[in-house]
Amino acid sequence: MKYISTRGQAPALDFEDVVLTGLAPDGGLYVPETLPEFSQEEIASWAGLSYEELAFKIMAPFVSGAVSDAELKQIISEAYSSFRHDAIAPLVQTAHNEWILELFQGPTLAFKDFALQFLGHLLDHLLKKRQQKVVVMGATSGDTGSAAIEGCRRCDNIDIYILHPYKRVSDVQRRQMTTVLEDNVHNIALEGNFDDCQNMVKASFGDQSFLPEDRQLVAVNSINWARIMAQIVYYFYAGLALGAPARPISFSVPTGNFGDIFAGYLAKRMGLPIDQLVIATNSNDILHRCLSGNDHSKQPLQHTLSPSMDIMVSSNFERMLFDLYDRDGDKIRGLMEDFKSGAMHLDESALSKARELFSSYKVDDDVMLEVIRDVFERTEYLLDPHTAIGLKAARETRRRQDIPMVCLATAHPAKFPEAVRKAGQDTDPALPHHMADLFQREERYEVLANDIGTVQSYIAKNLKA
Ligand SMILES: Cc1ncc(COP(=O)(O)O)c(C=O)c1O
Ligand SMILES: N[C@@H](CCOP(=O)(O)O)C(=O)O
Repeated sequence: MKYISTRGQAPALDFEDVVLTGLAPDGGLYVPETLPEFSQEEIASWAGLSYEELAFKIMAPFVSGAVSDAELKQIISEAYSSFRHDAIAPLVQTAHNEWILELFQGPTLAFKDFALQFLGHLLDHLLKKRQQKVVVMGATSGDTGSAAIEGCRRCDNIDIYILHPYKRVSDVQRRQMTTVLEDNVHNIALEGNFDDCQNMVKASFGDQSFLPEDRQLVAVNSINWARIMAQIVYYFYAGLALGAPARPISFSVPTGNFGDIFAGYLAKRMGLPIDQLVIATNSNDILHRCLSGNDHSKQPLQHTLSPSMDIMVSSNFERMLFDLYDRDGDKIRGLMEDFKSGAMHLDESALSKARELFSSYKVDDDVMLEVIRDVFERTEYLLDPHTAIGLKAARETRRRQDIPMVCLATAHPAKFPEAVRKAGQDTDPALPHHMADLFQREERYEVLANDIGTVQSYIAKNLKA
């Protein structure tokens, strides 16, 4: 399997090299040259497989021999051994034909663990084999950071640097990152917002001259293809549990960087009969504006009670555009140039294809709080703010009541006590046992100016691995 850039001007890479990089040299994102497709019979034969067994079936064609089958199985088994629920991704019913897919049973309580536990073990395996040291650089609006740190903290060949927006993540999210004191783990609180963090990471991939010659950057954000690949699995897992492929399934996905829902779109192309894919946004609604009114323009970033989705520049939308424009890299380069100056407009054909594939809906803080309150009153199930946005969007856009609607629960409510209290809870949701002393742990992080030179010299100076 080869991987090509969405901007059409970078050499194709194999799986191992695509995992050990981030952005393509032409600024694009890597995607598989062709997608594996599974027949309905094959998908039906997977009913009853464990999460780990299914993960192997789905990921093996992408890995295409870069690690042996036995090694891949071992990496998968290690990745999901840290989850707190035997089902790995359990389903909970909230209403008739409406389900919550709990993706927060991993060590850092967000869906990011699905891909980042896997990626951490995969990187460890590849780097040991190659006897190579790398620098991991990532941007986080709160959840990717801790999941990436948890995935990489024990890898001797990795120095990991995570940039989070200073004072813009919840206290739980910050402490999940900054209380990890291994000396290869470095937390930077950037005086800027998430988009600034993400821009800095992307720009650093373009010019890595700040690193010693024997080091290269590796991404842990969803620009890394392995992230997306691992996230495809839970769409199949939920689908099979609810009767696919004999029965179609719909999904609602709280969306920011478009990685999670892009994985859902790929699951559909690979053969899972998905009826609706709902893009649920908070007030940072660029994707909803694009779908509903062809307005893909940058607006000032708003700080909401669902901070992990406070994202304006949605990286993986570029991967989607690549398909909407029949994989024409020249077109994508043009669109991304337009967007750099403030806005891009999709042509009619691309827009109508996007509207066939996705529904979209925006939920502001007040409505989100009302949803948490209402669902708790009816069912005693406590949603996190991101999940509540997904549930509301599902209810507002749903076309068919007879098709199961699965709402992705992307985080545990204990990560967002402020929102939960505002929704009427008088006690904070309890952190799981392994995090019970989080607020007593020592913290370590560096506050840095929103300046790429400052950040890059901090990275170069502090390499440990
Ligand atoms: C809790 C939570 N929900 C939803 C999202 C949005 O997911 P994506 O960026 O893949 O669209 C994120 C961050 O990415 C998140 O941390
Ligand atoms: N919401 C994310 C933002 C980064 O997204 P990613 O999926 O590209 O890593 C976060 O919590 O950090």
